[in-house]
Amino acid sequence: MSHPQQTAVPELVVHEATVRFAGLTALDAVSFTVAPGSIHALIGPNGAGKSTSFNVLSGVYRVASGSVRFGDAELTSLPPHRIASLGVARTFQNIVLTRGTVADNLMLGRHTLTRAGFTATALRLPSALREQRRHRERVREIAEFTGLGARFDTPVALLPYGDRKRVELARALCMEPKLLLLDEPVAGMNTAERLAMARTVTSIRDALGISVLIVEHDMGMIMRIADRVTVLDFGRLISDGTPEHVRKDPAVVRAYLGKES
Ligand SMILES: Nc1ncnc2c1ncn2[C@@H]1O[C@H](COP(=O)(O)OP(=O)(O)OP(=O)(O)O)[C@@H](O)[C@H]1O
Repeated sequence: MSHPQQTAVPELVVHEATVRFAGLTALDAVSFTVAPGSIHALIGPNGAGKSTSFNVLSGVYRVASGSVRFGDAELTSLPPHRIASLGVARTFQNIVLTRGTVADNLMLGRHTLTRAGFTATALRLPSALREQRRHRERVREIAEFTGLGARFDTPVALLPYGDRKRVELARALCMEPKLLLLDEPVAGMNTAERLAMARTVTSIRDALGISVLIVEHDMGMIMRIADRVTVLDFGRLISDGTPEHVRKDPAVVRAYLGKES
């Protein structure tokens, strides 16, 4: 599967981002750069600031200081829907699916890309129907790509857990993102499901050329698939580099030995 948009994937540059909650510094001047078309992992023990980072990147939390640039755009002052329309899509730790089939849920992911208005679609105007058909074809392609082809018309409520996690991912891909934020994509999965998800994430980078920023506690998976790893602890960046570099970094070993993640 290829990416329909030929526009370049920009760099994501987080510069000295700081987030405070009533006396607690959840992110303390954190800086890192996600290179275009790379798999970049954000790891760290519980409470390190990983979810806070995702919430900053997707516009849910505001920084007290610092900046987040995605190409020419400064994201820190934008609301979530504007950030999404710039090509930043996210999945959630806990599955957020509606009722309906896999196809229905994936079509929701096309929402930001749908040009035909509600009235045109409701009136079944030919242009609106053509656009619907095009979206449905692309959505089917994404379902095949993410291993959900055979489940396309299955109600999500009937899917096993691993497939529901895939629907989350596929729905984010339906937004045709340039940067995909994956929040714990293999949490709760069995070994076979984890391996399959790792292959899917790698193929997203390789086939679509988009950037993937991934928060995940499964260290084995991260070390296998990430091009670069940023490690947070108590809101501070303690290491940043290749998987081999951070694995051997004494600061990382200390952070993980100190507590159970
Ligand atoms: N909305 C909030 N209000 C107050 N404190 C918050 C809020 N969100 C996060 N925090 C605090 O900020 C710190 C960082 O939390 P965060 O959820 O980002 O960590 P995490 O690395 O994602 O942890 P986990 O691996 O457990 O999900 C924690 O001390 C947390 O309690």
